[in-house]
Amino acid sequence: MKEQHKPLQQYLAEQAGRIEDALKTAIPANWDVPDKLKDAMMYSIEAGGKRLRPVLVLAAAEAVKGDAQASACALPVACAVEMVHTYSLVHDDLPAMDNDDYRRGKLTNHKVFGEAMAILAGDGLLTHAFYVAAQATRQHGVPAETTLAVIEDLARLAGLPGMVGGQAADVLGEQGVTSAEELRSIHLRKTSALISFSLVAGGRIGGADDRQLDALSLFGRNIGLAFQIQDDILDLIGDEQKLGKKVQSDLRQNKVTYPYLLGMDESRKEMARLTAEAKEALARAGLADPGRLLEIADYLMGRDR
Ligand SMILES: CC(C)=CCC/C(C)=C/COP(=O)(O)OP(=O)(O)O
Ligand SMILES: C=C(C)CCOP(=O)(O)OP(=O)(O)O
Repeated sequence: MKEQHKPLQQYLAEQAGRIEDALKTAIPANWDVPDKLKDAMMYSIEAGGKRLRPVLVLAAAEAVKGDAQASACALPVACAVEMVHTYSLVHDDLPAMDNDDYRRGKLTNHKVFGEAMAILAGDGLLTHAFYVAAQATRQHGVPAETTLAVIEDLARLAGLPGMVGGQAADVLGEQGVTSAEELRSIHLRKTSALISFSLVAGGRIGGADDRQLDALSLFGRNIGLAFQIQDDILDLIGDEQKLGKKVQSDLRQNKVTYPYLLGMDESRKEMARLTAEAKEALARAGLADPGRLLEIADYLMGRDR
């Protein structure tokens, strides 16, 4: 039976398992690092989460090649994006930002390790991610040119015109956002950029051409926006146990969200529209096997955590 034909839940669980195994050994054991810092970093990494972004790296590499084995050399980059994402959550939860107490079903990093160590754990995850990404070439034979392009994309899309810039716009805008256009611009940077990165990085490692990379990027932008709208909806009506974080956090902070601006029905319609547009772009890209990515797009729309 071809790998692609496994049920989606089994596929997601197996990919998450591969990523989690690799993350366990991401910090070289012979480095002189304070135990407390390592513990704080690994606490948030091992707390779980859906591992969406790293799974997208692996799934995109497989989709381009049409081969389930194609993702082995993408594993370092998958780990790197999960480290960047986890740092962003650790910092997002800090008292100076969202001031949240629970994340991934556990107390937030600063609640357990204190604010100074949580900030440093985030810093450690972010910087170490680039070391880990470089291992795609060092240990897995990915051409240096490809890894360079991936690292450049990561610095850009997790950085100033991407996630960091988007988070800054979010913090600065907070109650002042009045249009869906403004909100879309924030979400594109804060959330979509890293999701789009994941797909393009997997595509690059799988050997995608420019047209396919553009399609993967557009697919990522749109499912990223849909993902953030669903996150905002779940913040209003989701189940705390399943989500592993407190609901109504946006309301407590008076955050302007899609459901707040457009209402629940319009938000759901927008999600469906974005997902359909994403799938169309991908289906036209001539990937060897886009099926799994198309399936993930549908799954994300119906997710409850
Ligand atoms: C540079 C930094 C710190 C970036 C954070 C980016 C980010 C997507 C945070 C979570 O968003 P959210 O607050 O909408 O989600 P949640 O509901 O999970 O807190
Ligand atoms: C961008 C958003 C909405 C922050 C949470 O991301 P995830 O919902 O992917 O968080 P984890 O599963 O990784 O914990």
